[in-house]
Amino acid sequence: MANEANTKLKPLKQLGFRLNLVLLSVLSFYILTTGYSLLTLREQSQEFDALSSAYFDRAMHAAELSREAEVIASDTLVNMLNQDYDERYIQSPTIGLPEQNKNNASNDSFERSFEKIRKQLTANTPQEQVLIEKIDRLKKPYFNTIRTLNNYLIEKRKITQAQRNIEYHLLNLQKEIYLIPQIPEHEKSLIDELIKAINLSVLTLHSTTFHQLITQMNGISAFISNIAYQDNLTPFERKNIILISKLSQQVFTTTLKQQMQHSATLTAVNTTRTEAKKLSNACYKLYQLLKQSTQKASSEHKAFISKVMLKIGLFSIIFLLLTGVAYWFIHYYLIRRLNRLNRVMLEHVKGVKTDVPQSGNDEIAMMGRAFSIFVEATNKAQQDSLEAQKRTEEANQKLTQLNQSLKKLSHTDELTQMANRRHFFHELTSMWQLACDKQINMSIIMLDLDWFKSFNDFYGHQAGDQCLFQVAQLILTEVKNTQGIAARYGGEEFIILLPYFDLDQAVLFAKGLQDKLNEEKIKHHKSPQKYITLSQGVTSHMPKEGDKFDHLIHLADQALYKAKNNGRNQIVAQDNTENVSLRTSLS
Ligand SMILES: Nc1nc2c(ncn2[C@@H]2O[C@H](COP(=O)(O)OP(=O)(O)OP(=O)(O)O)[C@@H](O)[C@H]2O)c(=O)[nH]1
Repeated sequence: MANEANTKLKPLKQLGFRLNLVLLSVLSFYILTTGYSLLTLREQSQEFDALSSAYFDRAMHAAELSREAEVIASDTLVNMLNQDYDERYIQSPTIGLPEQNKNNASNDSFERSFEKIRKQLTANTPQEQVLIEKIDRLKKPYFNTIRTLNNYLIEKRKITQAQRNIEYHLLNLQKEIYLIPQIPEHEKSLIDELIKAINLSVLTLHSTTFHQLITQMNGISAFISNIAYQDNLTPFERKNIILISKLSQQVFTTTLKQQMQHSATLTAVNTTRTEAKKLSNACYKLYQLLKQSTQKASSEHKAFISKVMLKIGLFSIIFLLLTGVAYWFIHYYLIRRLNRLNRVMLEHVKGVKTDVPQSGNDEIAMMGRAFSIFVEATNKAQQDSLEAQKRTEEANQKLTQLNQSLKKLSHTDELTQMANRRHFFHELTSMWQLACDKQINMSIIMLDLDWFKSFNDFYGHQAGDQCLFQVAQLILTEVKNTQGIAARYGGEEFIILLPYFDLDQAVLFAKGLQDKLNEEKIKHHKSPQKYITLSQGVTSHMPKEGDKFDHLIHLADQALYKAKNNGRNQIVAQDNTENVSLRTSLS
């Protein structure tokens, strides 16, 4: 049970499971760390995007400044062109002066808009500081020129307004002249001259060059002179001539003023354009600088992110590869081999002799070798134990045999190989008790070789021994078929116990024995019969409880004694009353 408990480990206690758990923990920690790194990188990237956006905004503000400078200049020019358009195509004298306020308001709005964007720009580098200072330096003259230009445009508009008033008066005068009902024939040429002078004055108002102005003014003067020096002028005509003359003077001064103002305005426009270009260039340079630093920072950040991502990717691949190699190594070199060693150990425990893995020089190989030595020692011990067991069994067997032979020896007479006297009495004791219990006849025959001393003397002691053995074998052969026992009683004397034999049967048995001996014809030169003979004392008794077998032996001994005394070679039977009932002589 204990072995089974040890062999069936719970998953949590298995080394492989634990190692997998450790590797899984390492892998999870790595994933968490990498995830956290990527998250941090993403946050940094987002922060940088915000920063980059701020940079970009600054660049855009710089661009806006540049654009604003250009737009303001353009708008100013548009204003001027609009004004020219009004002057050329809108002849209404009702266009008034509120335009001045409109232009100033527009100018202030431009400046405010520019300043608003400018304030959003702060310098982060000395280079940027230089450019921003330059912008600040340039913006003042720029807006001053804008203001000057606006003032010129306002002034020009005023002059234009004056020109339109003059033109209006001239055209009214022309209308009045055309409305004169009946012009006398001699005055028609005069009226024509007046009309021409008026038309030329109106035309002069639109002259664009000084030369054109002078030429046209000379023409007007010529017309007026032609009319003024005529004698027959009516008061109406004189009044109109004076009026035309006055208006033509106004035409000259106003148009001259207009041309000069126009020239100043053009100069101001050029100055504005120049200042606008300077400011715009400075703003554009700042824009390019900011854009470059934004792009540079952005590309550097992107490169940094890519580099970090690449490093994380490479690190991840290397880490995963190393983890895989570590897993394989642990599994192949540790778990697999430990499992195999464990399996082999279990098989050995179950008695299956499989080869113990011992290859390598590491701890597991040493464990394998140690286990192999242990297995060899165990096998040797088992073998020794088996051999010892075998030897013990053999020794036991021998001991048993020895005991048996000792027992046999202790029971057997060495010379005759028949039961000895001690064994005979042991057997007699148990048989006697049985005979007492079951009322069985017990007969005893005591036998003694006749004239044996003289046999020894004549044939030698060795021959005497041989003779004793021969007679003993004969007795044993005869007793074998009975349930009795024969023993050497001492010297040349034997005793036979015959259970179930009554006296007659015992005598008969003794007679048969005597016959067999006679048939043997063992020579005895010193015996009267010339052969070995036996004297036998036979007795029999059915014992009762309390009877002793000693008495029966004593009776048999008495009977034998009597047989000897009666001449030997005979059987004497005697019952337990000690009366001799039979004597048999076989001489
Ligand atoms: N060879 C041999 N002789 C034995 C042995 N035991 C006893 N004897 C001899 O047996 C003889 C017995 O002699 P005795 O008692 O005088 O008897 P006997 O000569 O047979 O005369 P009876 O018995 O009267 O006829 C002795 O000489 C013993 O030495 C034995 O084991 N071997």
